Amino acid sequence: MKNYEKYSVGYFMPPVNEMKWVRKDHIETAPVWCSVDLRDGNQALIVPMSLDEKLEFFQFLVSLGFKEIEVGFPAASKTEYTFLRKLIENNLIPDDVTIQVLTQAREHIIQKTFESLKGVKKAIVHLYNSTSFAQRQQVFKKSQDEIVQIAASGAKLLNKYRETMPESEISFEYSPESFTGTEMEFALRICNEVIDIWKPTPSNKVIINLPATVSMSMPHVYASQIEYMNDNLHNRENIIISLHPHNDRGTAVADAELGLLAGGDRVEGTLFGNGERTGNVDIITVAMNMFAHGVDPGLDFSDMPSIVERYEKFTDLAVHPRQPYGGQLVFAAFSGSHQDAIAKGMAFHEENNMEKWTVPYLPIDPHDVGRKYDADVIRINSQSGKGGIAYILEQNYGYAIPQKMREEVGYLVKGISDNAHKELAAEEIYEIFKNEYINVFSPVDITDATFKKVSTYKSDDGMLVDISVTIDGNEFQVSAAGNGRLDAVSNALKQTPYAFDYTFVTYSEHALEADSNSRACAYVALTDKSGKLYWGIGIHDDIILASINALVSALNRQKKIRPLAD
Ligand SMILES: CC(=O)SCCNC(=O)CCNC(=O)[C@H](O)C(C)(C)COP(=O)(O)OP(=O)(O)OC[C@H]1O[C@@H](n2cnc3c(N)ncnc32)[C@H](O)[C@@H]1OP(=O)(O)O
Ligand SMILES: CC(C)C(=O)C(=O)O
Ligand SMILES: [Mg+2]
Repeated sequence: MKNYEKYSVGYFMPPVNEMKWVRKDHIETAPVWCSVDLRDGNQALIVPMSLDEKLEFFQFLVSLGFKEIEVGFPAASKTEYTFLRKLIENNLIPDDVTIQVLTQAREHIIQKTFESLKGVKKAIVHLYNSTSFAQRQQVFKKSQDEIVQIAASGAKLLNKYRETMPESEISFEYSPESFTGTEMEFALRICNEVIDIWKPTPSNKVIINLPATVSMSMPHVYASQIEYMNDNLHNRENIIISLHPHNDRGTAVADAELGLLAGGDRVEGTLFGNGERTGNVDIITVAMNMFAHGVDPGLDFSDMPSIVERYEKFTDLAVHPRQPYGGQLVFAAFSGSHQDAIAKGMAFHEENNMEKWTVPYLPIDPHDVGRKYDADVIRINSQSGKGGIAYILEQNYGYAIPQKMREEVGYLVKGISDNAHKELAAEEIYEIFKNEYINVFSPVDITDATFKKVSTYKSDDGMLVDISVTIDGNEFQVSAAGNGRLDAVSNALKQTPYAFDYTFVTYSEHALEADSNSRACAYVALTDKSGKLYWGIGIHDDIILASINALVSALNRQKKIRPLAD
């Protein structure tokens, strides 16, 4: 027998033929979110959180906007119990937040759970027992009737203990644990038995939580199971259907989303999907997926870098760099064509004042989760292209590199990244760019220049220049005329014994607003007889001197790449 032959589907399709959820294409309103980080998440940590960590995490969850938080399993340990007491006795639960506690259907555990809740204003008591075929057969070794009996007696005990706490607003939740491995008719029967005992009303609704305790099927099967329950639960208008998907098959988010289409009103999950085995559903992804469809999820994930940092500190788990919305690399574009499209898309959005976000390759605006375009989006390595590199230089340092120069700069920078086999930070890219092109004064350096304006009867734009220039360590004094200062300097340089061989191809300039003192930035491209281009950039407070610096830088680049004959 082959290894895979020992597996078969362990789930049960509901007895219906047509599924209505299929006809819906997106979630229109946010569900009620319940964080189970402090219970399901905490019970899956190598070292569960300490009391202080749980307290801090609780406040962190409140700050993100959670209104329902499962704070623990108070009968499980002293820390769990004391934590709950601390929350209640120190009045640490905001009025608009309801805490939830988990209990098995065993009297001493239920009793301890209610004891831990003394003095609470509002709470949800969450009762569970396993219902799946496998658990009935192997763990509990009980018939369906006997399993219903566990749930029913637990439900009755909850009624009994609630009566001892009239000062508190206690509501109930029931989970047929291992729901996805349960025959659907049986899951429905046991939930309805509990509902009939609790008798929900509009002012005291009951939560029926349908967990994919272990994810066993493709998401459409889970959705169909939810729809079946949604259509057949007793007293449906007073029931809140809750989804609790785990991620064994990597489909917890899909389970939650399709489950919401199928009638779910509430989602239990955790930040970044921490939880048993492969985890619970990642609430951040489900919520941000809604956000990306233009629906307010009612949770605040606008400062993702700090959320990641705090989560990692509390759980001692790392957020994967590719984790949707939260990972360090999820907006990063290293590859040239992606960078080019993003840079153009962003420019298009700015120029056209676009109301709706449609930038290619970025499903949401990284700013909406506290990420920065320069540090988090356009990242440079050997896969990058001219568009991305030009974007970095413009965004960070203010250089609007001429289109014709971009390709050369692109190949230069990515070549260095390729050789060094590493990503280049913006500062490193700028260093390369600066050393190659900006105010390069060696081996040619104009050390002095005196201009004299020449006016003739017909025109007054002639210029005479006397320059002192050092070339390869030799000093020359030369003079020339031109139709402007740059032209005069260029002509003077050609008078030196070096007989520079070039023609001007292009010139452009812009103000450099990198700091409060705006300086002039000039770009010059020269070409030699072979047609090869040499670029230089000049920076100066004075635009004319910036252009002369650009000329000298371009000459030096020509000399560096192709040394001139003396
Ligand atoms: C899918 C989930 O996440 S479910 C929640 C799981 N979380 C936890 O279990 C963490 C907290 N749990 C604990 O600290 C402990 O298990 C306690 C305190 C709740 C109970 O402790 P113990 O009684 O010492 O141990 P244990 O949980 O192994 O008890 C197993 C017994 O409970 C029964 N049982 C298990 N779950 C339930 C339930 N939900 N309702 C009723 N009985 C149950 C078992 O059948 C078994 O019965 P047996 O003694 O007749 O064989
Ligand atoms: C207690 C239940 C709801 C649970 O965590 C699960 O089934 O996964
Ligand atoms: Mg769970």
